Amino acid sequence: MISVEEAQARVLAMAGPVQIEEIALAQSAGRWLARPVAAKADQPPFDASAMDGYAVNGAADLGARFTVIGEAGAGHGFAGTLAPGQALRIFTGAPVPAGATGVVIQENIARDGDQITLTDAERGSNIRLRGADFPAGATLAPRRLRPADLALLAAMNLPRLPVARRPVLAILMTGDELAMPGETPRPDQIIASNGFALKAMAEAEGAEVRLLPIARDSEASLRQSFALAEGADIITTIGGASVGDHDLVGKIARDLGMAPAFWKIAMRPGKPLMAGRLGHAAMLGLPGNPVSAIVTGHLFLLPLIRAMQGDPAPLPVQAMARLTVDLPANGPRSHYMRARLTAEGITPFEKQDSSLLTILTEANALLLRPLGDGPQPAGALVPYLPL
Ligand SMILES: Nc1nc2c(c(=O)[nH]1)N[C@H]1C(S)=C(S)[C@@H](COP(=O)(O)OP(=O)(O)OC[C@H]3O[C@@H](n4cnc5c(N)ncnc54)[C@H](O)[C@@H]3O)O[C@H]1N2
Ligand code: MOO
Repeated sequence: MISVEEAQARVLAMAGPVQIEEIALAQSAGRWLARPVAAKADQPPFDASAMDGYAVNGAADLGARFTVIGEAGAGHGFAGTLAPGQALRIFTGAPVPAGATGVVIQENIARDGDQITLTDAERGSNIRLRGADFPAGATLAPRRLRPADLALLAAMNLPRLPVARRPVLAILMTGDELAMPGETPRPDQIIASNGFALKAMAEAEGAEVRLLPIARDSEASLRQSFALAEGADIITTIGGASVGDHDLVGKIARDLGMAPAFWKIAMRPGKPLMAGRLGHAAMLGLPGNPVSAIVTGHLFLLPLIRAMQGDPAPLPVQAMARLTVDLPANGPRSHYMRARLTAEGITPFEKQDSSLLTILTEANALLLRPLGDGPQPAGALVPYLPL
């Protein structure tokens, strides 16, 4: 058995170089920008008025008087220059004319024909200087694009963006005991569940997911399913990874040429996890127990999906919380305990069997008990992963 950290390093080593495609700005939310991109122009592109009022040439003191010589609105600049003592009616977003020393808000003005008088001194200039947000050539570094990033890229005048291609993930649930939701299971069958969580988790990280038909516990069925997974960047099998007579996934994958990176990790849930290269694809064989598959999905599959899109820090980020209860010593495997995190601290659920989906849906954190960790008293700071 290898450690979780060692297994994660070997999984990430399968990511390969990021593959880049160019897409429309409007389609790029949630995608990974693949290389730095540069602004085409200054933002704002000109000195702009931040207020509705008057651009003036001269000190904006109480009682100061100016002669209004024209008007500028947003999208309607004024071509002339303000001489000393002159003013321009101006609106928010309009270019400030040459010669202006400041903008006086209209609330502080009394107007009489083309004459204005300040009824209060103006303290600020109310001018947004050209390039104050960003200058031409300013770059945005690779990152997963959030809505605010899209606005920034739009302002940079970049209608198309180089992004990481979405990794294609084929999910293959295996087992004679499985029926699909909506089917009537035989008395010895259960409904396949964990693949639906993994599909949603992978899509939320940017993968394009193909949920393949259930593979049965026969060599022929598994071979057929692996053929259907052809072309995927990642093939994730679920179940059949353990040591039982019908756990054939590893055998078939090896027959098909999988170069195993490892099998079995010192963790629970999720011990019988296998990984390796299968042709062009990275293969992850997850254990069948629903919680085991979902927890190993968080720890191995999602980091791989992130790494394939260029995430420089693809592993889940640990945080610390205070235990609300005493915990006994941990055994020889890292334990990822389903837990509830509240303002009072973190509390693991009493039941931790890896078949219990109800507990997993109540959990909002995985409390991490490191391998060989001693007893921990209530109040101790312990690491956890948010769910
Ligand atoms: N003698 C040993 N037996 C087992 C060991 C071991 O070390 N020695 N490890 C146990 C652990 S830990 C796990 S986890 C499981 C993993 O086994 P497999 O990956 O081979 O999974 P299956 O046997 O196919 O299934 C396990 C369990 O999960 C149910 N299952 C499978 N697929 C799905 C699915 N898509 N949706 C919902 N439920 C699923 C399946 O019916 C089984 O109940 O092995 C232990 N045994
Ligand atoms: O380690 Mo298995 O993955 O409990 O349930």
